[in-house]
This record gives sequence, C-alpha cells and structure tokens, in this order.
Amino acid sequence: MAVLPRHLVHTSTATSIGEEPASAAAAATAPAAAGQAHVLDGRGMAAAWQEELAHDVQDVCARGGRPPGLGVVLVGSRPDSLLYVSRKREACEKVGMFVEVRQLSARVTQRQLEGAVTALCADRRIDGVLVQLPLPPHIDEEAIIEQFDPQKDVDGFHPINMGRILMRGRAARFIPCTALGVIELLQRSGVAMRGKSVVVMGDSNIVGMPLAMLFRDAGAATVTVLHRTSYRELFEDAASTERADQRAAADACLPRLPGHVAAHAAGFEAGSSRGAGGGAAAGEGQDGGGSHRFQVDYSSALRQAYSQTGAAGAVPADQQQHIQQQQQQQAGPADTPQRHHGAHSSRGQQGLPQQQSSGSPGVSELPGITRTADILVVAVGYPNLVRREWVKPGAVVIDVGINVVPRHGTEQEAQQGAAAQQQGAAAQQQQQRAAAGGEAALQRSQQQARQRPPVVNDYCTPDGASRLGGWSEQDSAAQQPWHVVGDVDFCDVAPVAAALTPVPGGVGPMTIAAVLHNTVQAARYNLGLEKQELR
Ligand SMILES: Nc1nc2c(c(=O)[nH]1)N[C@@H](CN(C=O)c1ccc(C(=O)N[C@@H](CCC(=O)O)C(=O)O)cc1)CN2
Repeated sequence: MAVLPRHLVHTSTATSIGEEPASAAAAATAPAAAGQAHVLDGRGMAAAWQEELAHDVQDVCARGGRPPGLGVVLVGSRPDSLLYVSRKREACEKVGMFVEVRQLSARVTQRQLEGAVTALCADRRIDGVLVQLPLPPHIDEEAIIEQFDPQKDVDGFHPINMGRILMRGRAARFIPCTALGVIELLQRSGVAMRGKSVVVMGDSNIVGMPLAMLFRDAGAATVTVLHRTSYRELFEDAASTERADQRAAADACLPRLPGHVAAHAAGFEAGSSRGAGGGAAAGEGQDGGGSHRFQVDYSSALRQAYSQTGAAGAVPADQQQHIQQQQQQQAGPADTPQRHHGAHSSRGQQGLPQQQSSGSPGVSELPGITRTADILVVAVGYPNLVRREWVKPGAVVIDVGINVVPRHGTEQEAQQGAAAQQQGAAAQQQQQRAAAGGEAALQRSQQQARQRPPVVNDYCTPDGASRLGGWSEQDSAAQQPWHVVGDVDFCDVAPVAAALTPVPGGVGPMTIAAVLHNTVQAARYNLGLEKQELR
C-alpha cells in the first residue's frame, strides 16, 4: 500500500460530503443551506492549518534549537508572482518561521540563477527552497529544478521527488503544494475519495499529474486525466499572441494575463508607480550585484490592457457554440459518459464538428467526460469554463484556476450572459432527452438539483452573478474593473454540485499553507527530529 504522509491519513472531524445516502444526512448538517452546494472555504481551512503549523514551528524550535527556514527565489517582477511570494513570506513570518526572499533581475543568467539556488540550499538556516514559477523564457526551468537538493525541494518538483509520488508504495518526501492543498482541503472537508471516480482536467507537472497519483493513493477507483490536447482548441484563439511565458503561466494555472499586461510582466520591468491592484507588490530586489526597489502598478496595467485589447480572458462565443451544437445534435449520448477513445469516430458519424485529427476528444466532448466524476478537479487556466452541464449532480468540484477577467457590466459580459442563457435552455432540453432515453437515475438527481432553491448566499446574487472577490480584498472594495475568477462558473455550478471551492478563497490559500507544511517537514528531517521513511 502506498505510504501517505501523516497529514494525508488523518481522520477528518468534518461531515462527509459526496457520500452515499447514509451520510448524506450528515452532509446536510454542514454549513450550506439545504439544496445548496457546500462551499469549501479554503481560506478558513488554510487559517486553521496554519495555526496547527504554528504549534509545529514551536515544537521544532524547542527540540531543534531553531525555527524552520524557507528560501524563495523570485525572478523579475511579474505581479502575480510578487503577490504569491509576498503571501508566502507573510505566512512564514506569521507562524514564526525564518524566511529569506531573493529577488533577481528578469535578465538573470542561467548560471546566476543556479548559483542563487545552490547558495540557498547550502544555507544552514534554510530547510526548504523554492523558485517561484513561471521563469522568464530564456531560463531553462528543468535545469533549475534539477539543481535543487531534493532534500530541500519543498515544491516537490525535483524528478526524484516527483518519481516517488509516481511510484506506488514509495513514500513521497514532498508533495507539490497545490496538489497537497487540494487533498488537504478534501480531507478537512470530509470528502471521501475511496472508491470514487475522479476527473482531473489538466496534466501539468505541478498540479494535474501529482494530483492524479494522490487520488490513486487515497483509494479513488478511477482517475481520468484530461490532457491539454483535449482542450487545446480553447487556447487557439490566443495562439498568435501566445508567448512562452503565457504558456508557462497557463501550465502553472496562473492568471492568463491579457497580452499587454503579460508583455509588461514578461519584460519584468521594475516600475516606479504603485497601484492598488498589486497589493503587496513592493519591496527590495536584487539586480545582479545591485538592488532596486520593485513596485508594480498592476491595476493600471490591466486597465490599459483591457482598454486596448478588449475583454481578454472572456469565454469565446465559439466555445459555447460547440457545446450547444453538441447538445442540440446529440440526443442523449451527451448525457452518457463517453469514453475518450473512439468518441472521435462516433462524432464523425453523427456529423459533429471534428476539430481534432489526433483522436483526442475536443472541447465539445469534455462535458460527457467530466460528468462521470464524483470529484472533478479543474486546472486548465480558462475562466468560467465549467458550467453545470459539465458536472454530475452531487459531485464535488475543485477549482484550481485563477483568471483575471473584467468585472461584470461590460458589453462582453452581457453577451456572455445571453449566450449562457441559451446554453442553459439547451442543457434543459438535453436533460429531458436523457430522461426519455431511460437514464432514470440521472434524471432523478437532475430534477432534485433543479428543485433546489437558487443559490443566494455570500457568494452569488439572486440573478446568479458572482460576488466573489477581486485580486485581493482591497481590490473588490475598491471596485476594480477586473476581478479574479476560477475555471468553474461558481454560481452556475453551485445548485448542482454537492460541494465546490470558490476562487478566490479556495485552493489558493491552501497552496500557501502547504508550502509552510512542507518546510516544517523539511526542518524535522534536517534537524533529525523525524526519520524520513524512503523505501
Ligand atoms: N514554485 C512555485 N511556483 C508556482 C506555484 C507553486 O506551487 N510553486 N503555484 C502557483 C502560484 N502560487 C504559489 O506559488 C499560488 C497561486 C495562487 C494563490 C492564491 O492564494 N490565490 C488566490 C487568488 C489570488 C488573489 O488573492 O486574489 C486565491 O485563490 O484565493 C496562492 C499561491 C504558480 N507558481
């Protein structure tokens, strides 16, 4: 049997979600109102986790003589990376850990960067080291990762650590933080994984692939990974403008920055103006031997980008049309879980669009696959991609995406709203067809979902719009013209799912807490307080 780290096998005190009827009653006692999805509050869970970690830090200090230490290398001044590094630093300081951040110029050479990693790995005060991703395109990221001492690789990206996750029965030294954050969130929420069908959308090294292995280790019956080949057409519109850093960002499930902002970010220019948007995006940085002040006006960069490029990041109408086409033309089969293989040829026979010649499913086929999931994890980097017809009623939905989009009220959003309404009507027709086709169980659960009252809570307005926040709390208060959304259309999916994570406030904060967890663990190993079981 695979050896999970201690925190992955703890018994959750939370109620069970997504269980069979016996525990459905228990689920009803959880904080959501009847008929509504449980909102999996990552922010709250991360705070609780960090409190526990603060005790662990005290324990390491008492027994090991010093606090656990984290070293972070930040290259350039991408606003999102600045934000995440600030959050890591603040969280470390809050729990009493030692933290050192080295910011290097975007023009740093491969050798300089490797030198910085080696120096931090050699620092005796530091137990864990990470390089904030993505890196500028001229840097060979793989080579940097290989440069790490695997014992200090708290991101778990080194091939030795990744290999341990891959191999059944081998103890993982460190689990990549987002993947660990997702599993921890599910466990703390009482979501059962044993025997479940899991679909992971996204095959990145830092999220999708390790998560698939962790679900296997947690006893999932099946794990289906939707590789990027199955949804690459979503990104084809951006192909002409796509540059290496944008691809890397999508890979890391980072905000898909509008082209203009990305250009700014990729240039890694140290600006001099300060906007409300970047939050903590300011501090001291190093440029080669010297240092400079780094400040980024993220909000004005975004404003400029949107005014010049339109609403970048919005769901293109053609994607919605693909789905509608499928719903209108496929009487029934769309509700029947489709297999990946072979679906391509049957689509051809039914006269459906054949977008891909590779045999991989196209976007219009994805709902048929995602609807097989008891637990659906979405890590694609595409705003509001997953709507209710992609979700099996009663499923648990985990949104890993972070996308920056214009706030509602723009013309484009109005168009999206109209398209979404049409899509909703098509979905209803499709459900009726499914019922006529004899899929009684599915129909029953869908009817139940429809009978649920609309979700009106802290997260959604009565008309189904999201109240979820902006890039930071400050921003939503300041009513910035853009905000952060996930890959899942929260308010559309909430009436159907048993539970789902919000963005912001879901997986993101758990990722930060996971960095701390891995660093405490690294300190225990380094200081000889705990023996690593590496079979
Ligand atoms: N070296 C690494 N680089 C990157 C990783 C990683 O695990 N290691 N993951 C991401 C970025 N990331 C952590 O580094 C991260 C992303 C998002 C959040 C977060 O809290 N997001 C907020 C939304 C943003 C906001 O505050 O408005 C949320 O979801 O609530 C934290 C960490 C890529 N790079």
